Formats: sequence, structure tokens, C-alpha cells
Amino acid sequence: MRKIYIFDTTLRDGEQSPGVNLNTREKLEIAYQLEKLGVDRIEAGFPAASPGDLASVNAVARAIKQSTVIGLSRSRVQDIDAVREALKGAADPCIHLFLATSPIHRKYKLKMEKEQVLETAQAAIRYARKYFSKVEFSCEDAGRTEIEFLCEMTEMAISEGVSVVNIPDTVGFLYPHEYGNIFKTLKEKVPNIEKIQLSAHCHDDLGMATANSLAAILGGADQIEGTVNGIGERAGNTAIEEVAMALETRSEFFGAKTSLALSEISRTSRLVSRLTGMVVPGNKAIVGANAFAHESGIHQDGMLKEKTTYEIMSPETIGLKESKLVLGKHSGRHAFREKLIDLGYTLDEERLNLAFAKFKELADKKKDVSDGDLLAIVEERLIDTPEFFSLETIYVSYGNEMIPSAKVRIVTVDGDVLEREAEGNGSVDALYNAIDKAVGEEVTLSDYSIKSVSHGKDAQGEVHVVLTQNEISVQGRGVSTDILEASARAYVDALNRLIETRG
Ligand SMILES: CC(=O)SCCNC(=O)CCNC(=O)[C@H](O)C(C)(C)COP(=O)(O)OP(=O)(O)OC[C@H]1O[C@@H](n2cnc3c(N)ncnc32)[C@H](O)[C@@H]1OP(=O)(O)O
Ligand SMILES: CC(C)C(=O)C(=O)O
Repeated sequence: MRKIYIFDTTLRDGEQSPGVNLNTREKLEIAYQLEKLGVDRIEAGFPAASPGDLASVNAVARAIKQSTVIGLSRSRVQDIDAVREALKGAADPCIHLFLATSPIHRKYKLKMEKEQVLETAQAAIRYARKYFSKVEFSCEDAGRTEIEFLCEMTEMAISEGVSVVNIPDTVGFLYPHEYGNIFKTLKEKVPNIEKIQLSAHCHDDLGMATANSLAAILGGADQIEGTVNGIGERAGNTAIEEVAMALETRSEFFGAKTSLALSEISRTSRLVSRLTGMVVPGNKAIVGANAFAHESGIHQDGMLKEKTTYEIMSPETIGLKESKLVLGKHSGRHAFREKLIDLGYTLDEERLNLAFAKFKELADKKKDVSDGDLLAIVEERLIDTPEFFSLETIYVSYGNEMIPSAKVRIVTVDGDVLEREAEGNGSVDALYNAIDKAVGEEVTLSDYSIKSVSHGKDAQGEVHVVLTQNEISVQGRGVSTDILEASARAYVDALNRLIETRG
């Protein structure tokens, strides 16, 4: 199987993401993790950019032993000298030179003719080669460069002894077949092309970075440049985890693989996200929080029967523990039953159906139904309590400058509808007075407590009450996303128990 080299530029192009600024300690932490991930090459920074970046690249160069450490440089002596300084002490140093080759960049940015571009690059490579045995040369904006000129530049770079020629789609302009064809053409037309490695470096401006990188591999590229989580200038770079997993998952198609330790992908992604402050979107391929999460009933049912129905790769491969079945309003009974079993509850069909109905009701109100919410549902002993009274509706009127009042509608076991209104010292007191009037019971509220069973503003509140009548004391429990409703439910639950206990 052909090996694809991974050139990681999280610490250079990734750091070019607006708002990202990594200090030496942070760069080192990421570099160590990249080494563990098994990337072949680490571009640690742009030493001429600032003394701080030079120092960081030097720290990485001295620390990293398994991966080649690279510094970026314009085709200028002062930049090359900065990389020489920065890579002192590196086990396997490499300089990465670049010069733009496209007509737009030649005319407006560099103000150079083709010939000057060729000569400037040649002079820079010659100077760099005096100090570095490994030189990579990039034709910046290769994607918009005339193919003949790209062949000429590549031929020159090979004759000057570079090890890698990089063909960047700097502005993320190309479509996969166009980008792949550039590699095919270079392979066919440039003499001695087998002496070097060809590299692909893509940007995601049109959402094509990974597809283009894979097309480059099919066209003959030996190396893929990219970043962890796809961070980088503008819309970002190729996400290396996407390329590695695409090659792994479709190895029969590509006949190529990286040598990344795939089980380190998830950890590396989290580290880079934490240190750069760039949050990984939930739906991001491979490393997004939802990449291995299934919410809808039909998918969850398939997953429970056979994971490959809805997963083309397993979360364990990238170092995650397991797929997630997320319970929400699209979930079905299979996943619900399974989740309850995980939580230690095996319900018979009738109870399961009751609990499932309550769950669906809750899922309509809440975005995420947590384990705490589910426990609240199954432990709600309403399921066990005979329903002498069942609470249908409540209305509460409250303002800090008015007397709170409440109206309740309760249906008895015989189907009688009891509707009453009352006032109180507070909303809960008004509710309880209205319920007392409706059911015609005289009870004392001996205890009332409330707690949240999950997190967030839409968390469920769980209310516990103790009611006393003569010598009898009973408990009641109610759960709802609304604490007044939870309070009313707990009270009615306790009343039902009271009547059951009284016999
Ligand atoms: C496609 C990429 O991602 S390339 C890497 C981009 N990364 C960065 O630019 C980050 C680091 N950059 C920096 O800190 C600064 O730009 C520096 C220190 C490199 C240069 O700063 P300054 O000297 O102030 O120049 P400034 O950035 O304004 O302009 C760039 C100059 O380099 C020239 N230049 C651009 N690319 C190259 C190149 N590959 N080789 C030689 N010269 C180049 C430009 O034509 C311009 O030259 P001019 O001043 O003669 O017009
Ligand atoms: C320096 C080069 C490789 C680059 O970052 C680009 O062209 O995007």
C-alpha cells in the first residue's frame, strides 16, 4: 500500500487563523501531540515573522525527535537565515521556501515577470541548499498558475536539489478533477519527477479542501499538507484527520494510507481546539461532537441491530469510547428501551409505553433529554400510583405587586371534572389552595423541596412534598420543565397516595 506523507501545518498556517496566537509553551504542547499522532512533518512556524515565532520554532525543533521540523521562509536571504537560526538543534531540519507563480500574484503582488520569479526562486533554493539537505519549495497560488510555467518551476526546483515540490491551491479555487490533473500532468511532463515528492496544500474556500487533497493523491501526490480540525487562513486548510480517515475507510479505492496513529486523532483535535480557542463545530467530519451521534429513531434502531447500517467508521478508531445514541424528539422505542437498560431499568411493555409517552412529551419541550431527565421519568412513581385525581391544567397569575392566584383543573377516577380557583401568599401556595378546594381534602404541607435534575435553562425541576393528615404522612414527587407544574404534580401525587393509604 502506498504511503502518503502528512505535513502538518497547524502551528504555521493553522496559527494564521484570525484570532489565534500560540505561545512557545502551547506550540510545544501541540508539537508533542502531533509527534504522538505520527505526523511525518511539522511546520512549526515562520521564523522571520517575529522573534517570538523564531524562539517557538527553535523550542519545537529541539524537542521533537520523530517528526521532521520545518520552518517557512520567503525566497529571501533574511528569511532563510531566520530559519537557519530557528532550526538549530533540530534532529531532522527542513526549510520550506515559497514564491508565488500565478499571473495575478506576479503582476500585482510581486511585480515580477515569469523570468524574475524563476530566478528569484532558483537563487533562494541555491542559498538554502548550502545549509539544508532537505528543502521543500512551494509555488504559491499554483492552482491559478499556467501549467507550462508550473512544469518549468518544478523542473528548476528538481535540478537545484529540492526534496519536495508543493503545489498549493492557495485560495481554494480549484475543483477536484482540475487539481488532480495538475499532478498527473507534472508526473507525465517533468523530467526526473521521480527524484522528488509532490505535495498538495489545499484551502477550503469552496469547501473542497479534503476532496481536492484526495484528488491530488489519485493524481500522484506523495504528501498532503493540512491542519488539525482544518483550521487556517480564511476558511482553513485541509483537515488532516479527514484525509487520514478517508484513506483508511476507502483504502480499497485509494490504495494508499498515512502512517498516523489514528487513535490519537480525537485527543489531538481536542487539544488544538482548546489551545487555539477555535471551537470544533458539532457537525465537523470525524472530530465534531455529532460525528458519531445518532438521534433519530430509525437510525438508532439500525445502530442497535448492526452498527454498520449507519456508521462507515467506528469511533474507537479515532480514540473515542463509543457512538452516542442521543435521545430527542426523533428517537424511537428501541433506543429508549436500550438507554433505560443502560441506566439500570428494565420495564415491562406497559410501563415502557407510559414512560416513552412522557419522554416524547418532554422531548417536545427540551432540546436534549439528559440521563437525569430519564431517571426522573422512570422514577416518577406516578406510574405506580393509582390516579384518583389526575391533574389536567394549571393557570397561575403572578406579579410582585399583586396577590398571586391559581386555577386548576383536575379529573377524578370517575371522570368528574373539578375546576377551582384560589389565592395564596405565593404562586405555589395559590396552586395548593386551589387543589385543596378542588379535591375537598384538608392536609398540611409538612415539607417542600425542589432541585434541578439536569443542566441549563430548560432543565427539569423535581419537587418533593410531604403531606400530613391526622396520623398519616405521605410523600409526593413531580417533575416538569416548569417548577410550578412540578409543584402541582408533586402535590396531586401525594394526595393520590394519601387516599390509597387511607384505604
Ligand atoms: C500563502 C501563505 O500563507 S504565505 C505565508 C503567510 N504568512 C505570513 O505572512 C505570516 C508572517 N508574515 C509576517 O510577519 C510579515 O509579512 C513579514 C515579516 C514576513 C514581512 O513583513 P514586511 O516586511 O512588513 O512585508 P509585508 O508583509 O508588508 O509585505 C510582504 C513583502 O514580501 C514580498 N513577498 C511576498 N511573498 C514573497 C516570497 N515568497 N518571497 C519573497 N518576497 C515575497 C511581497 O511582495 C512584499 O514585498 P514588498 O515589501 O517589496 O512589496
Ligand atoms: C506557503 C504556502 C504553501 C501556503 O501556505 C499556501 O500557498 O497556502
